[in-house]
Amino acid sequence: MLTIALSKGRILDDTLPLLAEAGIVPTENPDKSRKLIIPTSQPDVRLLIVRATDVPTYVEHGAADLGVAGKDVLMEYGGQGLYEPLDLRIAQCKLMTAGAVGAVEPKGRLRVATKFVNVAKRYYAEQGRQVDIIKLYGSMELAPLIGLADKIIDVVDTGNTLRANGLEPQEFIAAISSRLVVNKASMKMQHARIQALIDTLRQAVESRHRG
Ligand SMILES: Nc1ncnc2c1ncn2[C@@H]1O[C@H](COP(=O)(O)OP(=O)(O)OP(=O)(O)O)[C@@H](O)[C@H]1O
Ligand SMILES: O=P(O)(O)OC[C@H]1O[C@H](OP(=O)(O)OP(=O)(O)O)[C@H](O)[C@@H]1O
Repeated sequence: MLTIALSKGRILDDTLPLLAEAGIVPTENPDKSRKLIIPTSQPDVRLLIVRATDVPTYVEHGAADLGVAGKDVLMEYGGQGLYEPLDLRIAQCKLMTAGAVGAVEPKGRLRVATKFVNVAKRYYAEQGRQVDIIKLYGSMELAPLIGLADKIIDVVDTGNTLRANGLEPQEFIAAISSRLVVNKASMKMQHARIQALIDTLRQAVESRHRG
């Protein structure tokens, strides 16, 4: 059995067409189903529906052989516990700092609200800058508006969410897209099968971006 961990929403929506090119089609619509384990057209391939931030955990521990996770999530998760063989070039965005339009930097320590605590620590440590990091789980854009923080670190695509809240993108941290991740033991034990799937997905990604 090959088990693939995916999160509902944009990753699922963008990954299903790629899996279809490898002949893997869920037997029911995962967006509509309440099931968390979804069989596919291939009897020995199943999908696990998990939270986006949980994908690396399932794959590193071997509860899933493969998964699809945003580079932001992988940067935050850290470690060397996963193979990351393929950039699927889906769910593209940027990891940025952002703050209120026209705000001046505080004289004292900067307060940064984010769900990407490890990324934030690394980013400011590289700059030799002392900051207070405030962990949030969502609605980060609120923090500067309400005086909880001076800045946020979040993913930005169109910038609409920032604009709608009187914020502006500031420093670029990283280009983000979703990656195929593979459990290290699975890669050894089921090498031919997983490598064949990686090759098919790579061709699907390349043909999609060719013209
Ligand atoms: N607006 C966006 N445009 C393009 N890609 C995005 C955007 N927002 C997030 N992403 C990417 O898609 C991935 C999945 O995002 P999604 O919104 O589905 O989950 P989430 O809300 O981050 O996770 P959770 O379910 O744990 O709250 C993110 O990790 C990021 O890489
Ligand atoms: O720059 P933008 O295009 O506004 O995208 C950025 C927003 O997208 C993400 O949220 P969410 O997953 O809610 O995104 P969605 O609103 O696109 O579903 C992210 O947390 C930002 O708030």
